Amino acid sequence: MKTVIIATKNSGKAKEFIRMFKPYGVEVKTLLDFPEIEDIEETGQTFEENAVIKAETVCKLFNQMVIADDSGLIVDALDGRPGIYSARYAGEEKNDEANNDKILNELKYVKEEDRKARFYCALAFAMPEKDTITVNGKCEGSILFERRGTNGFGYDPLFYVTEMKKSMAELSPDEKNQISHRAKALQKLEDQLAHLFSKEKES
Ligand SMILES: O=c1[nH]c(=O)c2ncn([C@@H]3O[C@H](COP(=O)(O)OP(=O)(O)OP(=O)(O)O)[C@@H](O)[C@H]3O)c2[nH]1
Ligand SMILES: [Mg+2]
Repeated sequence: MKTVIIATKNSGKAKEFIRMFKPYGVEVKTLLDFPEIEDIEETGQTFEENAVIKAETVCKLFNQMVIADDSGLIVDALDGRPGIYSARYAGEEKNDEANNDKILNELKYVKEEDRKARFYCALAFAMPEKDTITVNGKCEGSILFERRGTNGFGYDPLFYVTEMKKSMAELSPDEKNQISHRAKALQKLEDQLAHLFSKEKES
């Protein structure tokens, strides 16, 4: 069975990737399986740059194929913030509750029609001796006035998914994996790498 390493320490992302890869018959490992690996500094200016930094760093360490995800929430009324700083928006400790409180506070006086937002995900696929591939996916929605739902992670309880008429945290894991920014990006990767990841080729 092929193994792919997902270069993430985020347990929410890790769970989603493990579930999304089930039909492919690919073994998924994440950096949560390798706690000795130190945090990789995200010094890029874009989601794509950060995804490439994470994927290529881990690919060099393991000498095998690696996918990295750099993602975040883009809020129009906040000029695109928190963007690439989504994980640490309320401080270095990466606290989801504090991040959500900060967004709610900043949008306190912003009307419903002006609360448009989207999740963005860049995936980088790195392989030894090959050029790294990047793809992206988006999910459109708006920021609620209070938390709704308990599934998912991060900003999911505050993110109303236009297409589903529910908050991201009210979706089941399978529903989120049909429509999320991450799922859309992974679908594009699958389209480009059909020879490596194909649902027919389970083994
Ligand atoms: O509600 C959410 N649903 C999502 O589906 C989602 N995807 C991303 N995010 C937010 O964006 C940050 C990523 O930052 P990020 O890509 O640097 O990841 P991270 O630092 O958490 O882990 P790593 O993968 O770098 O190890 C995360 O922490 C979250 O705050 C999401 N929030
Ligand atoms: Mg990060």
